[in-house]
Amino acid sequence: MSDGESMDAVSEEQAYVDRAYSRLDSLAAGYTRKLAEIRRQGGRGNPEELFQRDSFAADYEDHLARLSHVEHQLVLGRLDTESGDVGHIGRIGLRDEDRNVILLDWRAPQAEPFYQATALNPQGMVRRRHIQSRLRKVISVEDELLTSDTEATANLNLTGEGALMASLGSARQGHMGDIVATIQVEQDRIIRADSTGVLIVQGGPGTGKTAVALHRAAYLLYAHRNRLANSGVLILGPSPSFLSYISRVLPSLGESDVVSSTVADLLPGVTATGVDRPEVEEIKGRAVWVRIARRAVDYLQRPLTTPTTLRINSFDIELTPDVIAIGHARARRGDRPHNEARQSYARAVIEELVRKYLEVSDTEEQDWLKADIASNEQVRRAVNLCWLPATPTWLLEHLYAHPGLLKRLAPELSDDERALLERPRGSGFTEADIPILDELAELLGDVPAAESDDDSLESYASATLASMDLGGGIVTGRMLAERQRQGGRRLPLAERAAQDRTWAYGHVVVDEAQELSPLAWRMVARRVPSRSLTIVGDLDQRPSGAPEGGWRELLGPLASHMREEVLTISYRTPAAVLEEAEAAMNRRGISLRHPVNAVREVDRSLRYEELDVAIEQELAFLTAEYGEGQGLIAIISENPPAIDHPQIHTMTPREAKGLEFDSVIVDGTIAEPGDLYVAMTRPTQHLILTPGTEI
Ligand SMILES: Nc1ncnc2c1ncn2[C@@H]1O[C@H](COP(=O)(O)OP(=O)(O)OP(=O)(O)O)[C@@H](O)[C@H]1O
Repeated sequence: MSDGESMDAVSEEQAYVDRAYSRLDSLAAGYTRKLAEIRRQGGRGNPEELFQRDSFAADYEDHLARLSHVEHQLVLGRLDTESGDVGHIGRIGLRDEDRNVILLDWRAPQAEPFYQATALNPQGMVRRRHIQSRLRKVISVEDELLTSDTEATANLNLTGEGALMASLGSARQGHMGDIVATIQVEQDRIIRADSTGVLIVQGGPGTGKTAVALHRAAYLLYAHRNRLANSGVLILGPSPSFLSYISRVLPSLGESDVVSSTVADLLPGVTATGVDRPEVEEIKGRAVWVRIARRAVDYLQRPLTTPTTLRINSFDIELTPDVIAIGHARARRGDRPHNEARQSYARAVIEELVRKYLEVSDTEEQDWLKADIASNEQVRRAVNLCWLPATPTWLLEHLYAHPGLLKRLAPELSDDERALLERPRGSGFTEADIPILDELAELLGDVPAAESDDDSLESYASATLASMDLGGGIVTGRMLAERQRQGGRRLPLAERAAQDRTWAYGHVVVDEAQELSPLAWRMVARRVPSRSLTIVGDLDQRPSGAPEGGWRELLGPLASHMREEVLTISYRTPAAVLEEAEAAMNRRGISLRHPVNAVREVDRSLRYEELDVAIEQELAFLTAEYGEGQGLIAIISENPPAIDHPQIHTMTPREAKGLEFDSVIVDGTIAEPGDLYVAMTRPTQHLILTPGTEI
């Protein structure tokens, strides 16, 4: 385009962009008006009317929030078809008062050519135009002709290259931005892929895996709105800081009703307060815990070895091993979790005791007798000793605090490994404990509501355990009680799902998936019975390197549903930095399983400097490049220094996972090769190594 043509195109698009914003404003004004009307009516009316008004108000608020989130770059571009039709693509779909389309939602099937059409496969299009705007002002347009005589831009086949490069070269803000204006062909294919089964997206550093995963979530919410509106989407990330880093992407795509969590926060009611050493983490992540957990629950179901005499209403009644055996057999019928099956067990034992009671007494009245026996303190204690109600947290703490018991229940672990697990009660849980607790929760089930509401269970259990010399009290179904307390309130789906361990999500996205242990994968799989998952990660970024058997080996049972896509172009990391990161891995005897090609060369992107000098130079570079106070520097080190500066973040390689910065300084040698690879590939501009840093 000549300058004149470009100016014409800019003003032409400005007129269109103005029209789209004006419609956005009038929709927002409509919702604001309706909301004000509802609020004016206040608390008048019957409960039904109040509830209805509440729901409408919540809906209007959601709409308003959604409209405000899509304010930035509302219009993404336009497509011109062979037949002369023009369609504009937007962050959301918009229609005017007469239902005429102003903007096509980027996820609509008709918008696909905006991302997929190429000169070789124009899909009926003759031109694609990227529109870049700041606030509501169009600043440039970029046209790509899609006629068969157009040359492909470069060997990487980029679309909207100018807009893409501008976006990649801009200052990092500490929050990930969306890529909806410049999604590339290989990424779009993944975003729109079929929702069924387990889709693995393997991609090296900076290939856009996180971006793609989030855009896919938005796409699926659009394409399967009905199904997912009732079941929800869960996004799993490696750390709270990562979740905060990505938190703005989905709202900017008009979607916010999504649950995001780390594995550590996935079990409602339990908070992981500690972090294990890597060797302990590895032990706790092993699949063998499936068996250990089973045995731990079996340990709560004990046979009675010798008869015991119970004093009931001045009669001595003998509780014999066969009565307990009858109760056990009854409870094991059906495949119910331990705490739920316990009711059948207890009922059967009480029935047997009633029978024995009737033999020695001349009582005819049976109705009260059952209740009488069931509430007898001695009976309760004796009965429960042979089928002890328990919560997952109590049981795991108990296991860790009793080395002899752990040895009996976990013979697969060596003495040294078990010693690493020992700790006293009350030590708190770590992230690696969560999947074990989830495994136990699955086997134990909830403590039935009737009992969890009953304070006496808690005191009873403490007494029972004290009599067994097992230590502290038991936590009753607190989670359940909490949930019940909230029952009266109308909670949004995402909140309801997040609070429910047994919630079945419609789709689950797992990011940095190479990090999950075999046991964590089981925990994830339980949350998505439909097996509709998008799993993104990079095997080369695992601390200890890629496993021999690849993703199949990591995923365990989920692997039977998997298909794999590979992303090969790194958008983030400059070419020289990527080459050096690969060479560093080679020097440590590791050849990358999935090397990538960089789209960008950046001047002086790799240097050695003293830390102080590097900080000074990079701050000056950021100011010159983006303006005062703009851009971010990360100092990545096994022992990160404390530096108080708004543009400087310091962190360990593990904490740096998934994040990116304009400049990265790696300070000091990093032990694990995968961690080094992560650290070196974080910058969009410069990587600086301090002199003592061996790579
Ligand atoms: N099509 C695109 N248009 C604009 N920016 C893009 C595009 N694809 C990726 N990016 C940008 O490249 C950077 C890297 O993306 P992302 O963090 O998703 O990569 P990743 O594969 O998850 O990286 P890593 O595994 O190293 O964490 C981000 O800043 C992202 O916005």
